[in-house]
Amino acid sequence: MRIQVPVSKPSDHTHPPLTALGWSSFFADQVGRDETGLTPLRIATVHRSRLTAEGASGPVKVNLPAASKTTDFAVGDWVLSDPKTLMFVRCLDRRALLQRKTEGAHLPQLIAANVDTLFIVTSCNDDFNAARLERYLALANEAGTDPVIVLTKADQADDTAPFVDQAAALQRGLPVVTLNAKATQAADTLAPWCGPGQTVALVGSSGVGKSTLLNTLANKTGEDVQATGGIREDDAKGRHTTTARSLHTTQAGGCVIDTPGIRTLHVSDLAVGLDILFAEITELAPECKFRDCTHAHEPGCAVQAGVAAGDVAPERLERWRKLAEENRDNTPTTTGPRGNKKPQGRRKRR
Ligand SMILES: Nc1nc2c(ncn2[C@@H]2O[C@H](COP(=O)(O)OP(=O)(O)OP(=O)(O)O)[C@@H](O)[C@H]2O)c(=O)[nH]1
Ligand SMILES: [Zn+2]
Repeated sequence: MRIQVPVSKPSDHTHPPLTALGWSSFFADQVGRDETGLTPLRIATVHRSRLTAEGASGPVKVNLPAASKTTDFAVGDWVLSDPKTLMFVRCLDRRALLQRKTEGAHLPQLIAANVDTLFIVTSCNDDFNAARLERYLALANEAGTDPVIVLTKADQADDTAPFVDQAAALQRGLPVVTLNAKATQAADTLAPWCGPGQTVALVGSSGVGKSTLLNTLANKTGEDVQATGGIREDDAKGRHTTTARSLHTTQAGGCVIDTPGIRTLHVSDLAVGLDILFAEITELAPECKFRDCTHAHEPGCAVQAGVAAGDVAPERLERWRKLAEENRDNTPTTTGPRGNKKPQGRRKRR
């Protein structure tokens, strides 16, 4: 969508109230007594040299001091600004932050902030990949955002049940829905997470229907519509039509953030993210004989015993191992309370 950026702020009362943009006591409580005259704005798009935001008076361009970098901001951030000049004053603390490290980059890329629910979108076709979905789940868990698996293109599948079963097995208590992103009923299916003041974000590969869903949720038509692209018939891969993140208000009185398709999601700096994702392994690990058990070949391994007993799926253990190793390799030793150094010798628990 092209966000219209008026030079002066219109005082059109058809614009959504701040609460529909996700404003809550969590943010209001951060506003100091000397800051009550400032204007709260929610960041809608982040460009290289430009930020746009939604506020009580509609969409605006945020003015940044020369020293500020737009890369410090995430779509979904709440900022305080000068009411006259719309000059940025400060960013409010985030309730949740989705972020990822990209290859070669020093600092993480900020995907979206203050997101209540992460819609992890995949399709009932060859796009479905358990290992990739687990990466997104780890990201959501770590950020403190509730994940939901959204299976699109249900209208094109003979049987959606195998997709639903596989998705539900990825994490305990994980909600899974199937829908046709192009149908208006999709908004009803997703309504439990899209109520007034709620913020959802859409992630997934290119071509799974994120922009289509956004258009359905925000009921976008004509000029406003988010561009969607076809997919290649042979491998269901999309064409990376969406190139930037953006925040939009929904019909139901909340917000939705669209993100470009991610080619490869590498993991790093995960702690609880993996523990929640692989709860069946996390729960057994304290019973292992060695505290730093890799659950591969050690004697007295409770996780291997779990595999033998049929309580842990061997392919889950294998994927846990891969993700845990990647996470260790990508996480600097200085992060985290105990650092990330590989232990020198084997420490016995008892
Ligand atoms: N039949 C059917 N087609 C769908 C569905 N969801 C998406 N499509 C089609 O799939 C194609 C890709 O959809 P997009 O919404 O552009 O996918 P995207 O995830 O936004 O892709 P990027 O912008 O590249 O990240 C479009 O032609 C959509 O019309 C669905 O549930 N059913
Ligand atoms: Zn073990």
